[in-house]
Amino acid sequence: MITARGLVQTFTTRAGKEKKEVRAVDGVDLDVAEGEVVGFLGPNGAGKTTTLRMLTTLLRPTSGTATVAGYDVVRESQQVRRSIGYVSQAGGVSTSARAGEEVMDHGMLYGLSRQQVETRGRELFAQLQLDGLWERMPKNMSGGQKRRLDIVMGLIHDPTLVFLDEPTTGLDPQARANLWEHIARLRSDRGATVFLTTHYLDEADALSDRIVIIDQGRIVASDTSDNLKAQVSGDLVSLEVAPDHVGLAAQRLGAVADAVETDGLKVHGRVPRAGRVVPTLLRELEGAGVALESIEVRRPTLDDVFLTLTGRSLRDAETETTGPSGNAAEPETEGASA
Ligand SMILES: Nc1ncnc2c1ncn2[C@@H]1O[C@H](COP(=O)(O)OP(=O)(O)OP(=O)(O)O)[C@@H](O)[C@H]1O
Repeated sequence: MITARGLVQTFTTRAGKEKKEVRAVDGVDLDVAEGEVVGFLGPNGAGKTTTLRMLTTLLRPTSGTATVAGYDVVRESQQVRRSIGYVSQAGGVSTSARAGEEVMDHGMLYGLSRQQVETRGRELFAQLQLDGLWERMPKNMSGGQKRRLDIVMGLIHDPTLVFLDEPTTGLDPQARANLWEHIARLRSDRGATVFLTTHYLDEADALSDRIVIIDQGRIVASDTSDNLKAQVSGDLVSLEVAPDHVGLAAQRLGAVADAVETDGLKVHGRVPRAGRVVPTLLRELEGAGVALESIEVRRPTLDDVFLTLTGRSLRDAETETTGPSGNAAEPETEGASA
């Protein structure tokens, strides 16, 4: 459904008088099969949206090639656009018209008749729990309702391939969980292929058959969540001990664990299989007279995967990219649009 080879996108940015070239996407290869749900995960500024904009024909690649739904993104951009649904990060809904009118206009742009759009639009409103909101102005909807309306717009022409750019950013936990259900149903009920970007680890984990991780414009991993986690060396064991016992606890943990670190009264280390190691460790600690306040065992997370692959945690990577103010470099040029 999606194939990309060596996709590159460079932008020119200006900081004061100085011009700087940003290689936002730096040689991306991708293969997404029909019916797959792929989570495209990476910190802020990693190149997720830029990749998505190239795949959806909104941005012409600086170099490299891509086919989407069997069509070349540069030479056959119209066919690509007709074959896909795209829900952008900002959402495509204007605030001045009623929700139903927006949907009608949008569907008719795809060449559907008024009757076809209305039937399909109302069906999607019911499926996405927007019943009764056809006449409502989007500005008077909740964040979750607005985001679901964006998704209606992306699905109005019944695409079999759907691109979602950070579908749940800014939503409260309940609205996120609700949207996750709808996204999961795109595949289970409609057999759609879904390519979604996110910087939420739990979202990538919950929704995706396969996770592709991008960092600084390059793909650093692509596999199922379980396989990625299996690459991380072991479960994290964290001990909290009385003030005088930190050194002793670190020594005992060090006998069975790798990468032992202390942090205040806490001692952390990685063990291959916590279930096997922890009972013995507890006996050892007791035997050594260590006053244990708490013990916590955590299975590897996708953040551990990112850390293992890049040497940085996702959160640190985000701070690096966006700086303390949270603003990325001021964009100047847009690259040539297709
Ligand atoms: N139009 C533009 N002009 C200049 N630089 C840009 C432009 N668009 C993106 N960039 C830069 O390219 C890099 C990748 O940005 P992109 O938006 O693709 O990242 P992202 O992974 O989608 O991030 P986020 O999670 O914050 O949306 C960043 O350094 C960004 O500042």
